[in-house]
Amino acid sequence: MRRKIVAGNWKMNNDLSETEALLNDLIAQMPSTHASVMVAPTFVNLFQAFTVLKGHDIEVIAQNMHQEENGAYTGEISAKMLKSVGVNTVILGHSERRAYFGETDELLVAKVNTALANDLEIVFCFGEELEDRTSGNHFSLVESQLRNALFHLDVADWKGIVLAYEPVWAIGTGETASPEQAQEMHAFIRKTIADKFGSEVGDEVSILYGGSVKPANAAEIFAKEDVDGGLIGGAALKAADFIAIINAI
Ligand SMILES: O=C(CO)COP(=O)(O)O
Repeated sequence: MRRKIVAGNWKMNNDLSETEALLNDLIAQMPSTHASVMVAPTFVNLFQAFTVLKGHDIEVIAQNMHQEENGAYTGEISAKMLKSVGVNTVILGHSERRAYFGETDELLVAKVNTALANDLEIVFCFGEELEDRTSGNHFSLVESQLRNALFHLDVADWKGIVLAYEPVWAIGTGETASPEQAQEMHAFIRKTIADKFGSEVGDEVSILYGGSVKPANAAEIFAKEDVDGGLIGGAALKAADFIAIINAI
């Protein structure tokens, strides 16, 4: 059985007291669920997030990581630093990192390798821009993102990888892929992975959808066969919305 996951990517939101307040609200309202629930606060609040969530079934994950093990990289955060505060999972390849911080497929190969070498699990994000979809190029673009960043891996590496399909045109725009569009792409992604790494990897890999998921649309998206959960941005910043999305899985 593939793991179901609902993950909140808080992006550059919530200072320390807001982080504590949102986590305490989540604790207070947390339903019992078969899904793994994750939250990704900003780096500076990771340590405190673990403290607040101690004993609760919400995993704290990181939004990014530098590809080098250590060294003269002012302002950067290493895999080992994340591990040292308790992080076991890191988001890599988010479209905002690609668009605003110049992250390329080539750089992501290095980040993926460093994360796996440090026993970090990865939520690997990818997805097409609007112009790729309107020109009918979305499948080949997504295939190339997977091929360029992940096809060098071994079958065994896939135990530590979750995929997150996030069409760029649906992120923070209020525009959501229809459940049918999500299913069509997720099935394509699963087949792409199965063709390269075998059907066992294809069957087992969790594929999350991200892009304007909210309480009103989560259930119909999550109901699709190849959608194993969501990576939630804006709606993860309000406890009631995030809880409603967890309840939709
Ligand atoms: O980028 C996202 C999650 O990583 C999605 O963001 P929104 O849910 O705000 O569209």
